[in-house]
Amino acid sequence: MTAQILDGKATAKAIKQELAERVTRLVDAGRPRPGLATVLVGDDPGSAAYVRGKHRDSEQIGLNSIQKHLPADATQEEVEAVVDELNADPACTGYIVQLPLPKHIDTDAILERIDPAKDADGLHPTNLGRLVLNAYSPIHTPLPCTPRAVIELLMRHDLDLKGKDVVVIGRGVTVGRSIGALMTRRAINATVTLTHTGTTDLPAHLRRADVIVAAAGVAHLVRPEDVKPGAIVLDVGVSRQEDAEGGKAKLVGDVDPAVAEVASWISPNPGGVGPMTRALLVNNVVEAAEHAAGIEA
Ligand SMILES: Nc1nc2c(c(=O)[nH]1)N[C@@H](CN(C=O)c1ccc(C(=O)N[C@@H](CCC(=O)O)C(=O)O)cc1)CN2
Repeated sequence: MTAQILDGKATAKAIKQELAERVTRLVDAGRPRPGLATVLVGDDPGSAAYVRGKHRDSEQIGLNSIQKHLPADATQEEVEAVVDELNADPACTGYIVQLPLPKHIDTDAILERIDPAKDADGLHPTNLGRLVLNAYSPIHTPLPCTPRAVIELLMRHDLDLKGKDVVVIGRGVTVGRSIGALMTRRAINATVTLTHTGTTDLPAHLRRADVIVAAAGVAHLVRPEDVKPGAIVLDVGVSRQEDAEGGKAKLVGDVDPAVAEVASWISPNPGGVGPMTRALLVNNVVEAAEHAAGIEA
């Protein structure tokens, strides 16, 4: 068996075309043009590339872009001051603080300081709390982008999660912590197991999974012998492998490429969940602007 491809690049392009039309409708209705802001602390090349991608998407769909860049040695107070500034800025509809932050910064305190109504990542405790509380009837809450990206990527390939056994690898805040709350909503109805570095027998969990969401950041952690034939595999995690000869570092996903010979569907990495995460981020900003305008999509 050779797996079919969950094409995140093409799907994200289609979502962004729909979003561009929604932005045009808002502006034509006399509403202010929505704006996405990003806060980047430090010069990590990976984070800087992700932030550039977010602004590219933002411009493509017609959003205004606001970029805040602080040095790696910025203090907690300096980062908080930028957060306060964006909370008060009417040109900023939604924003994200790019993670990870430098080690000396208290990330939880920064995420908690974001105005929940402007939390484009859906990572503020109020929004995560609403996600958990609101299990049966969705209210307007920004949802975390990567978990939503995974679900949207499956839905747009007509893959239903109802009754499926989903095994998620990784308990990080951007994916693992919230994906179970989303996938176990009645409208989706999956059964989710969250595994992590403390899980005693990861291969045993993987071997019985209908769907694997690999978000550990460990290169080629998911091996073909641990995947049930016909399973759906989403490769979310990424590691950078330095080139031994000093060339450009290579991006490596959590899934061994040979898994494509066992799975029924697989998301490539790059080109899978990453572009979808960015599309769902700008989607959150458009939804926030529509909500403010009294329009529900
Ligand atoms: N505030 C946040 N920080 C981080 C998040 C997040 O959702 N919010 N997730 C990750 C990084 N991330 C978004 O910020 C992200 C990762 C990957 C991609 C992406 O499009 N990847 C491309 C490849 C890009 C490349 O070549 O470098 C792909 O998969 O095709 C977008 C966003 C951690 N931080």
